[in-house]
Amino acid sequence: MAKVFTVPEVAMHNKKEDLFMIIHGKVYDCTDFADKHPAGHEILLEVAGKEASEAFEEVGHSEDAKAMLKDLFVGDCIPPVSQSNMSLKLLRARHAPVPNIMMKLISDDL
Ligand code: HEM
Repeated sequence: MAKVFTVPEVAMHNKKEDLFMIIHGKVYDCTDFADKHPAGHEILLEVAGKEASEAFEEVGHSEDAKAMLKDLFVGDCIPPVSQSNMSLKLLRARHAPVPNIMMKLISDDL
């Protein structure tokens, strides 16, 4: 199963020597790729540790660029706390047990 990251966890990887980003809910480790990025590593640093879907799409990256993502994938990102709390309310409304991952999110938020 893919590793699951929270947004604050990804945010810690915000340096050239430790560079993650989130694109469409997936987390990519671009540390080694940064120096190979055709437009340079500086531009990747701007979105290091952050949500980068819009930046990635705006460039109009080629299919080759999109295919490269597969090798950089390290896990899935669960939504920011506000959205998760909404999901939690929905779960409670259905009397479903709260999954452990949600409990972790809530305790992280305290
Ligand atoms: C892991 C994610 C990324 C991969 C694998 C990737 C890959 C590539 C590749 C292969 C190219 C060459 C052109 C192409 O094939 O489309 C490229 C160009 C470029 N990328 Fe990325 N890229 C990534 C993320 C980003 C992000 C987040 C930004 C912006 C913040 C960005 C900005 C650019 C720019 C400005 C170019 C030059 C476009 C041009 O010359 O027309 N890239 N990238």
